[in-house]
Amino acid sequence: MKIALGADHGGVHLKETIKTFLTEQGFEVTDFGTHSEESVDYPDIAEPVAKAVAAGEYDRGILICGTGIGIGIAANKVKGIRAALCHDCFSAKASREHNDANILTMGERVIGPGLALSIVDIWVHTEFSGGRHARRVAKITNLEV
Ligand SMILES: O=C(CO)[C@H](O)[C@H](O)COP(=O)(O)O
Repeated sequence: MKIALGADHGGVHLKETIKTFLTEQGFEVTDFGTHSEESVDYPDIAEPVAKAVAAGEYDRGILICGTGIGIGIAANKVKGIRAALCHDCFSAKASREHNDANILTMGERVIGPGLALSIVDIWVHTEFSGGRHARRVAKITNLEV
């Protein structure tokens, strides 16, 4: 699985932790930055990651900022993106099974690395359930202009 990874300065450390974790598991990870604690604007990171996922260049994306909120709002502006903010394992599983989320967002200022990696592990290994959920996801797609 090819995964696009990105973070602003508020999420750069968790991004590095996730990159190591996924790479060691054999995932093909591309790091879209940022690479330091120097302040950057999270939409500037969300945009290339979201567009690359929407274009099919990557199977999924993971975006980190301080809260996970802003970078997810920005990613969801890109057609075809279903970014889900998940800070617990139940939501991470449901975001894949029910919502077919193609981007996971989290906040480095919200959760610790242990829980974050458990969430990532569940999220990358859970498939979309389809069925009634496919009908609902199709209705989300129909909302896109
Ligand atoms: O969480 C975020 C967006 O939702 C950002 O990481 C946060 O707003 C950055 O704040 P600051 O510039 O004060 O470091």
